[in-house]
Amino acid sequence: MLSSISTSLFSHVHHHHHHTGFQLVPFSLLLALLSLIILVSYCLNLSLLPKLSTKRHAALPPGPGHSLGFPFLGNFFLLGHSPHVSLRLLAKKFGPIMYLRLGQIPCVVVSSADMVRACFKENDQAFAGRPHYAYGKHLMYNCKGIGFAQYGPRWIHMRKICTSQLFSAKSFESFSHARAQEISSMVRSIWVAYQKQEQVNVSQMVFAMAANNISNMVMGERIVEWTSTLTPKAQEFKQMINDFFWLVGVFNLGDHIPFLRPFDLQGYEKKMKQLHKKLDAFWEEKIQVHCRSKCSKGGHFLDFLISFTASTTPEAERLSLDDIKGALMDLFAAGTDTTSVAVEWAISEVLNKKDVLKKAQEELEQVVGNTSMVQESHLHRLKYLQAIVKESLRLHPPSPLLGAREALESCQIGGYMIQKGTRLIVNEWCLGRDESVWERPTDFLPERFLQTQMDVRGQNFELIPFGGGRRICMGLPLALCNVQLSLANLLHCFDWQLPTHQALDMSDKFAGTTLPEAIPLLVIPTPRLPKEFYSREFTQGELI
Ligand code: HEM
Repeated sequence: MLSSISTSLFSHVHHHHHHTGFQLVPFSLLLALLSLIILVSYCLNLSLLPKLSTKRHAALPPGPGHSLGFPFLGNFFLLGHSPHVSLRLLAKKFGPIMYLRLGQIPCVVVSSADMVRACFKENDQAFAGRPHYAYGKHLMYNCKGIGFAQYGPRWIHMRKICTSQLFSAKSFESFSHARAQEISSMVRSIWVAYQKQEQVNVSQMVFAMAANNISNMVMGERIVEWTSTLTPKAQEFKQMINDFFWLVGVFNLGDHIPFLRPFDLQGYEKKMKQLHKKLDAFWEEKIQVHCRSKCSKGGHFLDFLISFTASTTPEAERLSLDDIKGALMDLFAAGTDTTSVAVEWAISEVLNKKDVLKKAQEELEQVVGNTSMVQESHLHRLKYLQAIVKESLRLHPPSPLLGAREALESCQIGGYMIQKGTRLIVNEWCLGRDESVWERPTDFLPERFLQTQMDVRGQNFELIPFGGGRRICMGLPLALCNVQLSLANLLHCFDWQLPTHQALDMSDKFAGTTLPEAIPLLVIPTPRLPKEFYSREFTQGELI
Protein backbone atom coordinates (compact mmCIF):
# COMPACT_ATOMS: atom_id res chain seq x y z
CA MET A 1 0.00 0.00 0.00
CA LEU A 2 2.74 2.38 0.94
CA SER A 3 4.48 1.76 -2.31
CA SER A 4 1.34 2.53 -4.26
CA ILE A 5 1.07 5.81 -2.43
CA SER A 6 4.61 6.72 -3.16
CA THR A 7 4.25 5.75 -6.81
CA SER A 8 1.22 7.90 -7.39
CA LEU A 9 2.64 10.72 -5.41
CA PHE A 10 5.90 10.50 -7.20
CA SER A 11 4.39 10.34 -10.66
CA HIS A 12 2.14 13.26 -9.78
CA VAL A 13 4.91 15.58 -8.82
CA HIS A 14 7.32 14.31 -11.39
CA HIS A 15 4.86 14.80 -14.17
CA HIS A 16 4.38 18.44 -13.35
CA HIS A 17 7.99 19.04 -12.81
CA HIS A 18 8.50 18.44 -16.51
CA HIS A 19 5.52 20.45 -17.38
CA THR A 20 6.67 23.70 -15.89
CA GLY A 21 10.38 23.45 -15.62
CA PHE A 22 10.34 24.23 -11.91
CA GLN A 23 12.99 22.81 -9.63
CA LEU A 24 12.52 19.38 -8.10
CA VAL A 25 10.87 19.44 -4.68
CA PRO A 26 12.39 17.91 -1.55
CA PHE A 27 10.82 14.68 -2.36
CA SER A 28 12.40 12.19 -0.06
CA LEU A 29 11.37 14.37 2.86
CA LEU A 30 7.79 14.39 1.73
CA LEU A 31 7.71 10.64 1.24
CA ALA A 32 9.34 9.88 4.53
CA LEU A 33 6.93 12.06 6.45
CA LEU A 34 3.84 10.78 4.70
CA SER A 35 4.87 7.17 5.15
CA LEU A 36 5.47 7.84 8.81
CA ILE A 37 2.08 9.46 9.28
CA ILE A 38 0.30 6.64 7.55
CA LEU A 39 2.22 3.95 9.39
CA VAL A 40 1.60 5.52 12.77
CA SER A 41 -2.06 6.09 12.09
CA TYR A 42 -2.54 2.49 11.06
CA CYS A 43 -0.62 1.15 14.02
CA LEU A 44 -2.73 3.20 16.38
CA ASN A 45 -5.84 2.36 14.38
CA LEU A 46 -6.40 6.05 14.03
CA SER A 47 -8.05 6.01 10.62
CA LEU A 48 -9.74 9.37 10.49
CA LEU A 49 -12.02 8.59 7.61
CA PRO A 50 -14.50 6.19 9.21
CA LYS A 51 -14.47 8.24 12.39
CA LEU A 52 -15.40 11.47 10.73
CA SER A 53 -17.98 10.00 8.44
CA THR A 54 -19.91 7.69 10.74
CA LYS A 55 -21.47 10.58 12.62
CA ARG A 56 -23.50 11.84 9.68
CA HIS A 57 -23.23 8.80 7.50
CA ALA A 58 -26.93 8.41 6.80
CA ALA A 59 -27.28 11.85 5.30
CA LEU A 60 -24.12 11.91 3.21
CA PRO A 61 -24.19 11.16 -0.52
CA PRO A 62 -22.77 7.76 -1.47
CA GLY A 63 -19.10 7.51 -2.25
CA PRO A 64 -16.01 5.36 -2.06
CA GLY A 65 -15.58 6.30 1.60
CA HIS A 66 -12.77 4.83 3.60
CA SER A 67 -12.71 1.58 1.61
CA LEU A 68 -10.85 3.44 -1.13
CA GLY A 69 -9.25 6.09 0.99
CA PHE A 70 -6.24 6.59 3.16
CA PRO A 71 -6.07 8.09 6.56
CA PHE A 72 -5.28 11.81 6.32
CA LEU A 73 -5.09 11.73 2.53
CA GLY A 74 -8.67 10.58 2.01
CA ASN A 75 -9.68 9.68 -1.52
CA PHE A 76 -7.17 11.93 -3.17
CA PHE A 77 -5.41 9.14 -5.02
CA LEU A 78 -8.60 8.23 -6.82
CA LEU A 79 -8.25 11.44 -8.82
CA GLY A 80 -5.07 10.53 -10.69
CA HIS A 81 -3.69 12.53 -13.61
CA SER A 82 -7.02 12.87 -15.38
CA PRO A 83 -9.48 13.69 -12.59
CA HIS A 84 -12.29 14.39 -15.08
CA VAL A 85 -12.03 10.78 -16.29
CA SER A 86 -11.51 9.18 -12.87
CA LEU A 87 -14.43 11.09 -11.37
CA ARG A 88 -16.66 10.03 -14.25
CA LEU A 89 -15.80 6.38 -13.66
CA LEU A 90 -16.53 6.82 -9.96
CA ALA A 91 -19.85 8.52 -10.77
CA LYS A 92 -20.86 5.51 -12.84
CA LYS A 93 -20.46 3.47 -9.70
CA PHE A 94 -21.76 5.83 -7.01
CA GLY A 95 -24.20 8.01 -8.92
CA PRO A 96 -24.59 11.65 -9.99
CA ILE A 97 -23.86 13.00 -6.53
CA MET A 98 -21.09 11.46 -4.49
CA TYR A 99 -19.04 12.19 -1.48
CA LEU A 100 -15.25 12.10 -1.27
CA ARG A 101 -12.64 13.30 1.08
CA LEU A 102 -9.65 15.15 -0.27
CA GLY A 103 -7.31 15.05 2.66
CA GLN A 104 -9.48 16.31 5.47
CA ILE A 105 -11.72 18.35 3.18
CA PRO A 106 -15.19 16.96 2.57
CA CYS A 107 -16.03 17.15 -1.08
CA VAL A 108 -19.14 16.58 -3.16
CA VAL A 109 -18.90 15.71 -6.84
CA VAL A 110 -21.94 16.26 -9.06
CA SER A 111 -22.19 14.71 -12.51
CA SER A 112 -25.74 15.17 -13.83
CA ALA A 113 -27.79 18.10 -15.08
CA ASP A 114 -30.37 17.64 -12.30
CA MET A 115 -27.77 17.76 -9.57
CA VAL A 116 -26.09 20.78 -11.14
CA ARG A 117 -29.45 22.55 -11.31
CA ALA A 118 -29.95 21.81 -7.62
CA CYS A 119 -26.54 23.40 -6.87
CA PHE A 120 -26.46 26.33 -9.29
CA LYS A 121 -30.13 27.26 -9.35
CA GLU A 122 -31.96 26.09 -6.25
CA ASN A 123 -28.94 26.59 -3.96
CA ASP A 124 -27.07 29.18 -5.96
CA GLN A 125 -26.13 31.38 -3.05
CA ALA A 126 -25.11 28.47 -0.82
CA PHE A 127 -22.55 27.39 -3.44
CA ALA A 128 -21.29 30.85 -4.40
CA GLY A 129 -18.17 30.44 -2.24
CA ARG A 130 -14.66 29.66 -3.37
CA PRO A 131 -12.34 27.62 -1.18
CA HIS A 132 -9.59 29.55 0.53
CA TYR A 133 -6.45 27.77 -0.59
CA ALA A 134 -2.78 28.68 -0.69
CA TYR A 135 -2.95 29.81 -4.33
CA GLY A 136 -5.47 32.47 -3.36
CA LYS A 137 -3.09 33.70 -0.72
CA HIS A 138 0.14 33.64 -2.72
CA LEU A 139 -0.97 34.19 -6.30
CA MET A 140 -4.04 36.36 -5.87
CA TYR A 141 -2.97 38.92 -3.30
CA ASN A 142 -4.86 37.11 -0.58
CA CYS A 143 -7.94 36.31 -2.64
CA LYS A 144 -8.36 39.72 -4.24
CA GLY A 145 -9.86 40.19 -7.68
CA ILE A 146 -12.94 38.27 -8.75
CA GLY A 147 -12.43 34.62 -9.59
CA PHE A 148 -10.83 33.57 -6.31
CA ALA A 149 -12.43 36.13 -4.05
CA GLN A 150 -14.71 35.09 -1.22
CA TYR A 151 -18.37 35.71 -1.86
CA GLY A 152 -19.46 38.98 -0.29
CA PRO A 153 -19.72 42.75 -0.81
CA ARG A 154 -16.16 43.13 -2.14
CA TRP A 155 -16.68 40.44 -4.75
CA ILE A 156 -20.00 42.01 -5.76
CA HIS A 157 -18.31 45.41 -6.04
CA MET A 158 -15.41 44.15 -8.16
CA ARG A 159 -17.58 42.05 -10.41
CA LYS A 160 -19.96 44.94 -10.94
CA ILE A 161 -17.15 47.34 -11.88
CA CYS A 162 -15.75 44.88 -14.42
CA THR A 163 -19.07 43.81 -15.87
CA SER A 164 -20.43 47.30 -16.28
CA GLN A 165 -17.22 48.72 -17.75
CA LEU A 166 -16.22 45.82 -19.98
CA PHE A 167 -19.11 43.53 -20.68
CA SER A 168 -22.26 45.62 -20.79
CA ALA A 169 -23.74 45.53 -24.30
CA LYS A 170 -22.67 49.11 -24.94
CA SER A 171 -19.05 48.82 -23.77
CA PHE A 172 -18.66 45.46 -25.40
CA GLU A 173 -19.80 46.91 -28.70
CA SER A 174 -17.39 49.81 -28.35
CA PHE A 175 -14.43 47.41 -28.54
CA SER A 176 -15.63 45.55 -31.61
CA HIS A 177 -13.37 47.62 -33.82
CA ALA A 178 -10.30 46.67 -31.75
CA ARG A 179 -11.33 43.01 -31.81
CA ALA A 180 -11.68 43.09 -35.58
CA GLN A 181 -8.15 44.43 -35.83
CA GLU A 182 -6.77 41.61 -33.72
CA ILE A 183 -8.53 39.03 -35.87
CA SER A 184 -7.20 40.56 -39.06
CA SER A 185 -3.71 40.67 -37.55
CA MET A 186 -4.06 37.00 -36.74
CA VAL A 187 -5.10 36.20 -40.31
CA ARG A 188 -2.23 38.30 -41.56
CA SER A 189 0.28 36.48 -39.35
CA ILE A 190 -0.98 33.14 -40.56
CA TRP A 191 -0.57 34.32 -44.11
CA VAL A 192 3.01 35.30 -43.33
CA ALA A 193 3.55 31.81 -41.89
CA TYR A 194 2.17 30.37 -45.12
CA GLN A 195 4.61 32.44 -47.16
CA LYS A 196 7.47 31.29 -45.00
CA GLN A 197 6.15 27.74 -45.29
CA GLU A 198 5.94 27.51 -41.52
CA GLN A 199 3.53 25.38 -39.55
CA VAL A 200 1.00 27.29 -37.51
CA ASN A 201 0.47 26.66 -33.82
CA VAL A 202 -3.24 27.48 -33.67
CA SER A 203 -3.39 27.62 -29.92
CA GLN A 204 -0.60 30.22 -29.75
CA MET A 205 -2.26 32.38 -32.39
CA VAL A 206 -5.57 32.36 -30.57
CA PHE A 207 -3.84 32.98 -27.26
CA ALA A 208 -2.27 36.13 -28.72
CA MET A 209 -5.60 37.30 -30.08
CA ALA A 210 -7.41 36.67 -26.79
CA ALA A 211 -4.67 38.33 -24.72
CA ASN A 212 -4.69 41.40 -26.96
CA ASN A 213 -8.47 41.65 -26.85
CA ILE A 214 -8.33 41.87 -23.10
CA SER A 215 -5.38 44.18 -22.98
CA ASN A 216 -6.94 46.53 -25.55
CA MET A 217 -10.00 46.75 -23.35
CA VAL A 218 -8.09 47.12 -20.14
CA MET A 219 -5.09 49.23 -21.12
CA GLY A 220 -5.71 50.40 -24.64
CA GLU A 221 -2.67 48.58 -25.99
CA ARG A 222 -1.57 45.19 -27.24
CA ILE A 223 0.23 42.88 -24.87
CA VAL A 224 1.48 40.46 -27.53
CA GLU A 225 3.20 41.48 -30.74
CA TRP A 226 1.91 39.91 -33.92
CA THR A 227 4.45 37.68 -35.65
CA SER A 228 4.05 34.29 -37.25
CA THR A 229 5.19 32.68 -33.99
CA LEU A 230 5.05 34.01 -30.45
CA THR A 231 7.96 36.23 -29.51
CA PRO A 232 10.06 35.04 -26.53
CA LYS A 233 8.44 37.72 -24.38
CA ALA A 234 4.97 36.58 -25.35
CA GLN A 235 5.94 32.98 -24.74
CA GLU A 236 7.11 33.90 -21.28
CA PHE A 237 3.79 35.56 -20.59
CA LYS A 238 1.91 32.49 -21.82
CA GLN A 239 4.10 30.28 -19.65
CA MET A 240 3.27 32.40 -16.61
CA ILE A 241 -0.45 31.94 -17.28
CA ASN A 242 0.02 28.19 -17.76
CA ASP A 243 2.02 27.94 -14.53
CA PHE A 244 -0.65 29.97 -12.76
CA PHE A 245 -3.39 27.52 -13.77
CA TRP A 246 -1.24 24.56 -12.98
CA LEU A 247 -0.52 25.81 -9.46
CA VAL A 248 -4.22 26.58 -8.98
CA GLY A 249 -5.01 22.96 -9.82
CA VAL A 250 -2.34 21.06 -7.90
CA PHE A 251 -3.30 19.08 -4.83
CA ASN A 252 -1.45 21.00 -2.20
CA LEU A 253 -1.25 18.88 0.93
CA GLY A 254 -1.29 21.94 3.17
CA ASP A 255 -4.69 22.99 1.84
CA HIS A 256 -6.22 19.64 2.60
CA ILE A 257 -4.38 18.48 5.71
CA PRO A 258 -4.24 21.55 7.91
CA PHE A 259 -1.46 20.44 10.22
CA LEU A 260 0.86 19.98 7.24
CA ARG A 261 0.33 23.54 6.08
CA PRO A 262 3.40 25.09 7.68
CA PHE A 263 5.74 22.58 6.05
CA ASP A 264 4.98 23.06 2.34
CA LEU A 265 6.17 19.50 1.80
CA GLN A 266 5.70 19.48 -1.95
CA GLY A 267 7.26 22.90 -2.42
CA TYR A 268 4.18 24.21 -4.23
CA GLU A 269 3.82 27.26 -2.05
CA LYS A 270 7.40 28.18 -2.75
CA LYS A 271 6.67 27.94 -6.46
CA MET A 272 3.57 30.05 -6.00
CA LYS A 273 5.63 32.73 -4.31
CA GLN A 274 8.24 32.61 -7.08
CA LEU A 275 5.61 32.92 -9.79
CA HIS A 276 3.86 35.64 -7.85
CA LYS A 277 7.05 37.71 -7.83
CA LYS A 278 7.26 37.60 -11.61
CA LEU A 279 3.59 38.30 -12.14
CA ASP A 280 3.51 41.07 -9.60
CA ALA A 281 6.43 42.83 -11.27
CA PHE A 282 4.61 42.53 -14.57
CA TRP A 283 1.37 44.14 -13.30
CA GLU A 284 3.25 46.70 -11.24
CA GLU A 285 4.98 47.94 -14.37
CA LYS A 286 1.73 48.17 -16.32
CA ILE A 287 0.11 50.13 -13.52
CA GLN A 288 3.09 52.47 -13.08
CA VAL A 289 3.15 53.25 -16.77
CA HIS A 290 -0.50 54.19 -16.63
CA CYS A 291 -0.06 56.29 -13.53
CA ARG A 292 2.98 58.05 -15.03
CA SER A 293 1.56 58.79 -18.43
CA LYS A 294 -1.50 60.28 -16.77
CA CYS A 295 -3.64 58.30 -19.12
CA SER A 296 -6.54 58.80 -16.78
CA LYS A 297 -7.91 61.19 -19.32
CA GLY A 298 -7.51 58.48 -21.95
CA GLY A 299 -10.12 56.62 -19.99
CA HIS A 300 -8.97 53.04 -20.19
CA PHE A 301 -10.37 50.50 -17.79
CA LEU A 302 -7.11 50.38 -15.85
CA ASP A 303 -7.27 54.15 -15.31
CA PHE A 304 -10.84 53.75 -14.18
CA LEU A 305 -9.71 51.14 -11.64
CA ILE A 306 -6.86 53.39 -10.49
CA SER A 307 -9.35 56.22 -9.94
CA PHE A 308 -10.98 54.04 -7.26
CA THR A 309 -7.80 54.17 -5.19
CA ALA A 310 -8.31 57.86 -4.39
CA SER A 311 -8.76 58.63 -0.74
CA THR A 312 -11.94 60.48 -1.61
CA THR A 313 -13.57 57.20 -2.64
CA PRO A 314 -15.87 55.88 0.11
CA GLU A 315 -14.07 53.14 1.97
CA ALA A 316 -16.47 50.38 0.97
CA GLU A 317 -15.72 51.10 -2.69
CA ARG A 318 -12.06 52.07 -2.46
CA LEU A 319 -9.63 49.76 -4.23
CA SER A 320 -6.09 48.96 -3.20
CA LEU A 321 -3.29 48.28 -5.66
CA ASP A 322 -3.65 44.62 -4.76
CA ASP A 323 -7.34 44.70 -5.70
CA ILE A 324 -6.37 46.08 -9.09
CA LYS A 325 -3.57 43.59 -9.68
CA GLY A 326 -5.91 40.78 -8.65
CA ALA A 327 -8.45 41.93 -11.20
CA LEU A 328 -5.80 42.14 -13.94
CA MET A 329 -4.61 38.66 -13.06
CA ASP A 330 -8.19 37.39 -13.24
CA LEU A 331 -8.95 38.93 -16.59
CA PHE A 332 -5.78 37.80 -18.31
CA ALA A 333 -5.64 34.33 -16.77
CA ALA A 334 -9.33 33.52 -17.11
CA GLY A 335 -9.64 34.86 -20.61
CA THR A 336 -6.62 33.62 -22.55
CA ASP A 337 -5.76 29.97 -22.01
CA THR A 338 -9.43 28.94 -21.87
CA THR A 339 -10.10 30.61 -25.21
CA SER A 340 -7.12 29.12 -27.00
CA VAL A 341 -7.91 25.66 -25.65
CA ALA A 342 -11.50 25.99 -26.90
CA VAL A 343 -10.48 27.00 -30.43
CA GLU A 344 -7.74 24.40 -30.68
CA TRP A 345 -10.22 21.61 -29.92
CA ALA A 346 -12.87 23.01 -32.23
CA ILE A 347 -10.57 23.26 -35.22
CA SER A 348 -9.11 19.82 -34.55
CA GLU A 349 -12.58 18.27 -34.50
CA VAL A 350 -13.51 20.05 -37.72
CA LEU A 351 -10.31 19.01 -39.49
CA ASN A 352 -11.04 15.45 -38.44
CA LYS A 353 -14.48 15.51 -40.06
CA LYS A 354 -14.36 16.51 -43.69
CA ASP A 355 -18.16 16.75 -44.01
CA VAL A 356 -18.35 19.19 -41.09
CA LEU A 357 -15.54 21.29 -42.58
CA LYS A 358 -17.28 21.37 -45.95
CA LYS A 359 -20.62 22.39 -44.48
CA ALA A 360 -18.99 25.10 -42.35
CA GLN A 361 -17.11 26.57 -45.29
CA GLU A 362 -20.23 26.50 -47.47
CA GLU A 363 -22.16 28.40 -44.84
CA LEU A 364 -19.33 30.93 -44.56
CA GLU A 365 -19.27 31.44 -48.31
CA GLN A 366 -22.99 31.96 -48.37
CA VAL A 367 -23.18 34.39 -45.46
CA VAL A 368 -19.84 36.19 -45.80
CA GLY A 369 -18.83 35.75 -49.43
CA ASN A 370 -15.27 35.27 -50.50
CA THR A 371 -13.92 38.78 -50.57
CA SER A 372 -14.27 39.69 -46.93
CA MET A 373 -13.28 38.46 -43.52
CA VAL A 374 -15.91 37.19 -41.12
CA GLN A 375 -17.15 40.04 -38.98
CA GLU A 376 -18.97 40.00 -35.68
CA SER A 377 -22.14 41.09 -37.42
CA HIS A 378 -22.10 37.86 -39.43
CA LEU A 379 -22.01 35.60 -36.41
CA HIS A 380 -25.74 35.45 -35.65
CA ARG A 381 -26.37 34.14 -39.16
CA LEU A 382 -23.68 31.43 -38.93
CA LYS A 383 -25.92 28.81 -37.33
CA TYR A 384 -23.79 25.84 -38.29
CA LEU A 385 -20.63 27.48 -36.99
CA GLN A 386 -22.38 28.18 -33.69
CA ALA A 387 -23.41 24.54 -33.52
CA ILE A 388 -19.78 23.50 -34.07
CA VAL A 389 -18.68 25.68 -31.17
CA LYS A 390 -21.34 24.24 -28.85
CA GLU A 391 -20.52 20.69 -29.89
CA SER A 392 -16.85 21.26 -29.29
CA LEU A 393 -17.45 22.84 -25.87
CA ARG A 394 -19.66 19.84 -25.03
CA LEU A 395 -16.94 17.30 -25.77
CA HIS A 396 -14.00 19.45 -24.71
CA PRO A 397 -14.95 21.91 -21.99
CA PRO A 398 -11.77 24.00 -21.59
CA SER A 399 -12.17 23.90 -17.82
CA PRO A 400 -13.56 20.39 -17.32
CA LEU A 401 -14.21 20.70 -13.58
CA LEU A 402 -15.32 24.36 -13.84
CA GLY A 403 -14.14 26.51 -10.91
CA ALA A 404 -13.69 25.26 -7.35
CA ARG A 405 -16.72 26.05 -5.16
CA GLU A 406 -17.33 25.84 -1.47
CA ALA A 407 -20.64 25.56 0.39
CA LEU A 408 -21.16 28.75 2.41
CA GLU A 409 -24.01 27.17 4.35
CA SER A 410 -25.35 23.66 4.83
CA CYS A 411 -28.01 22.60 2.37
CA GLN A 412 -29.69 19.56 0.84
CA ILE A 413 -28.95 18.32 -2.65
CA GLY A 414 -30.81 15.33 -4.06
CA GLY A 415 -32.03 14.47 -0.57
CA TYR A 416 -28.51 14.36 0.85
CA MET A 417 -27.04 16.64 3.44
CA ILE A 418 -24.18 18.88 2.34
CA GLN A 419 -22.37 20.48 5.23
CA LYS A 420 -21.14 24.04 5.21
CA GLY A 421 -17.48 24.12 4.14
CA THR A 422 -17.86 21.19 1.74
CA ARG A 423 -16.03 21.62 -1.52
CA LEU A 424 -18.14 21.26 -4.65
CA ILE A 425 -16.72 19.78 -7.84
CA VAL A 426 -18.89 19.90 -10.95
CA ASN A 427 -17.70 17.42 -13.55
CA GLU A 428 -18.73 19.31 -16.66
CA TRP A 429 -16.71 16.94 -18.81
CA CYS A 430 -18.95 14.13 -17.57
CA LEU A 431 -22.15 16.12 -18.18
CA GLY A 432 -21.22 16.55 -21.82
CA ARG A 433 -20.92 12.79 -22.25
CA ASP A 434 -24.02 11.74 -20.33
CA GLU A 435 -25.67 8.93 -22.34
CA SER A 436 -29.08 9.75 -20.90
CA VAL A 437 -28.90 13.24 -22.42
CA TRP A 438 -26.83 12.95 -25.59
CA GLU A 439 -27.27 10.46 -28.39
CA ARG A 440 -23.96 8.97 -29.53
CA PRO A 441 -22.24 11.10 -26.89
CA THR A 442 -18.68 10.61 -28.04
CA ASP A 443 -19.34 11.49 -31.69
CA PHE A 444 -18.78 15.02 -32.94
CA LEU A 445 -22.17 15.91 -34.42
CA PRO A 446 -22.82 19.68 -34.61
CA GLU A 447 -26.17 18.89 -36.29
CA ARG A 448 -27.57 17.90 -32.92
CA PHE A 449 -27.70 21.59 -31.99
CA LEU A 450 -29.46 22.80 -35.13
CA GLN A 451 -32.94 21.80 -33.97
CA THR A 452 -32.73 22.89 -30.34
CA GLN A 453 -32.60 26.12 -28.41
CA MET A 454 -30.00 24.67 -26.09
CA ASP A 455 -27.25 27.14 -25.34
CA VAL A 456 -24.03 27.31 -23.36
CA ARG A 457 -24.87 30.44 -21.36
CA GLY A 458 -25.71 28.78 -18.07
CA GLN A 459 -29.47 28.26 -18.56
CA ASN A 460 -29.31 24.66 -19.78
CA PHE A 461 -27.67 22.63 -17.08
CA GLU A 462 -26.87 19.80 -19.49
CA LEU A 463 -24.18 22.02 -21.01
CA ILE A 464 -22.41 24.56 -18.82
CA PRO A 465 -18.82 25.02 -20.02
CA PHE A 466 -18.90 28.52 -18.48
CA GLY A 467 -20.34 27.39 -15.16
CA GLY A 468 -23.62 28.66 -13.82
CA GLY A 469 -25.32 30.63 -11.10
CA ARG A 470 -23.91 33.86 -9.77
CA ARG A 471 -20.31 32.71 -10.21
CA ILE A 472 -20.80 32.01 -13.91
CA CYS A 473 -17.91 33.07 -16.16
CA MET A 474 -17.82 36.85 -16.11
CA GLY A 475 -16.31 37.14 -19.57
CA LEU A 476 -18.88 34.96 -21.34
CA PRO A 477 -19.79 37.50 -24.07
CA LEU A 478 -16.14 38.03 -24.95
CA ALA A 479 -15.34 34.33 -24.67
CA LEU A 480 -18.03 33.25 -27.12
CA CYS A 481 -17.28 36.07 -29.49
CA ASN A 482 -13.54 35.24 -29.47
CA VAL A 483 -14.11 31.55 -30.05
CA GLN A 484 -16.72 31.94 -32.80
CA LEU A 485 -14.99 34.76 -34.62
CA SER A 486 -11.54 33.22 -34.62
CA LEU A 487 -12.78 29.77 -35.60
CA ALA A 488 -14.92 31.28 -38.37
CA ASN A 489 -12.00 33.24 -39.79
CA LEU A 490 -9.56 30.35 -39.52
CA LEU A 491 -11.96 28.20 -41.55
CA HIS A 492 -12.99 30.96 -43.95
CA CYS A 493 -9.59 32.41 -44.81
CA PHE A 494 -7.57 29.18 -44.96
CA ASP A 495 -7.59 25.53 -45.82
CA TRP A 496 -5.58 23.46 -43.40
CA GLN A 497 -3.40 20.45 -43.78
CA LEU A 498 -1.87 18.29 -41.12
CA PRO A 499 1.93 17.99 -41.23
CA THR A 500 1.70 14.21 -41.41
CA HIS A 501 -0.75 11.84 -43.02
CA GLN A 502 -1.67 10.34 -39.71
CA ALA A 503 -5.05 11.13 -38.19
CA LEU A 504 -5.02 13.77 -35.49
CA ASP A 505 -4.21 12.60 -32.02
CA MET A 506 -7.18 13.79 -29.99
CA SER A 507 -6.01 12.83 -26.52
CA ASP A 508 -6.12 15.42 -23.79
CA LYS A 509 -3.80 16.32 -20.95
CA PHE A 510 -5.10 17.81 -17.74
CA ALA A 511 -3.10 20.95 -17.00
CA GLY A 512 -4.34 21.65 -13.49
CA THR A 513 -7.34 23.69 -14.48
CA THR A 514 -7.66 23.60 -18.25
CA LEU A 515 -7.75 20.56 -20.50
CA PRO A 516 -5.72 21.21 -23.67
CA GLU A 517 -4.80 18.70 -26.33
CA ALA A 518 -1.95 16.47 -25.25
CA ILE A 519 -0.03 17.32 -28.43
CA PRO A 520 -0.38 20.95 -29.54
CA LEU A 521 -2.04 21.22 -32.93
CA LEU A 522 0.35 22.26 -35.71
CA VAL A 523 -1.16 22.82 -39.13
CA ILE A 524 -0.15 24.05 -42.56
CA PRO A 525 -2.31 26.85 -43.96
CA THR A 526 -3.24 27.49 -47.60
CA PRO A 527 -5.08 30.70 -48.44
CA ARG A 528 -8.69 30.18 -49.57
CA LEU A 529 -9.57 33.73 -50.55
CA PRO A 530 -8.23 35.59 -53.59
CA LYS A 531 -4.47 36.31 -53.29
CA GLU A 532 -4.95 40.09 -53.29
CA PHE A 533 -6.96 39.74 -50.11
CA TYR A 534 -3.93 38.81 -48.02
CA SER A 535 -1.32 41.00 -49.65
CA ARG A 536 -3.27 44.19 -49.18
CA GLU A 537 -2.44 46.40 -46.27
CA PHE A 538 -4.63 45.44 -43.37
CA THR A 539 -6.34 48.73 -42.85
CA GLN A 540 -9.66 49.38 -41.30
CA GLY A 541 -12.58 49.27 -43.69
CA GLU A 542 -10.82 47.47 -46.46
CA LEU A 543 -10.47 44.13 -44.87
CA ILE A 544 -12.58 44.26 -41.80
C1 HEM B 1 -13.72 29.93 -23.89
C2 HEM B 1 -13.35 30.73 -22.95
C3 HEM B 1 -13.74 30.65 -21.51
C4 HEM B 1 -14.21 29.58 -20.78
C5 HEM B 1 -14.48 28.17 -21.26
C6 HEM B 1 -14.42 30.06 -19.42
C7 HEM B 1 -14.90 29.26 -18.39
C8 HEM B 1 -15.07 29.71 -17.09
C9 HEM B 1 -15.50 28.88 -16.01
C10 HEM B 1 -15.86 27.41 -16.11
C11 HEM B 1 -15.52 29.63 -14.89
C12 HEM B 1 -15.90 29.17 -13.47
C13 HEM B 1 -17.38 29.30 -13.30
C14 HEM B 1 -17.92 28.66 -12.09
O1 HEM B 1 -17.26 28.59 -11.04
O2 HEM B 1 -19.08 28.21 -12.18
C15 HEM B 1 -15.11 30.96 -15.26
C16 HEM B 1 -15.01 32.00 -14.39
C17 HEM B 1 -14.53 33.26 -14.75
N1 HEM B 1 -14.22 33.68 -16.01
FE1 HEM B 1 -14.28 32.56 -17.71
N2 HEM B 1 -14.08 31.37 -19.35
C18 HEM B 1 -13.67 31.78 -20.59
C19 HEM B 1 -13.27 33.04 -20.95
C20 HEM B 1 -13.23 34.13 -20.12
C21 HEM B 1 -12.89 35.47 -20.51
C22 HEM B 1 -12.59 35.92 -21.93
C23 HEM B 1 -12.90 36.23 -19.37
C24 HEM B 1 -12.64 37.70 -19.18
C25 HEM B 1 -11.78 38.38 -19.72
C26 HEM B 1 -13.26 35.37 -18.27
C27 HEM B 1 -13.36 35.77 -16.97
C28 HEM B 1 -13.79 34.99 -15.93
C29 HEM B 1 -13.85 35.42 -14.55
C30 HEM B 1 -13.44 36.79 -14.01
C31 HEM B 1 -14.33 34.34 -13.80
C32 HEM B 1 -14.56 34.29 -12.30
C33 HEM B 1 -16.01 34.63 -11.98
C34 HEM B 1 -16.32 34.65 -10.52
O3 HEM B 1 -15.75 33.89 -9.73
O4 HEM B 1 -17.18 35.46 -10.12
N3 HEM B 1 -13.46 34.10 -18.76
N4 HEM B 1 -14.84 30.99 -16.62
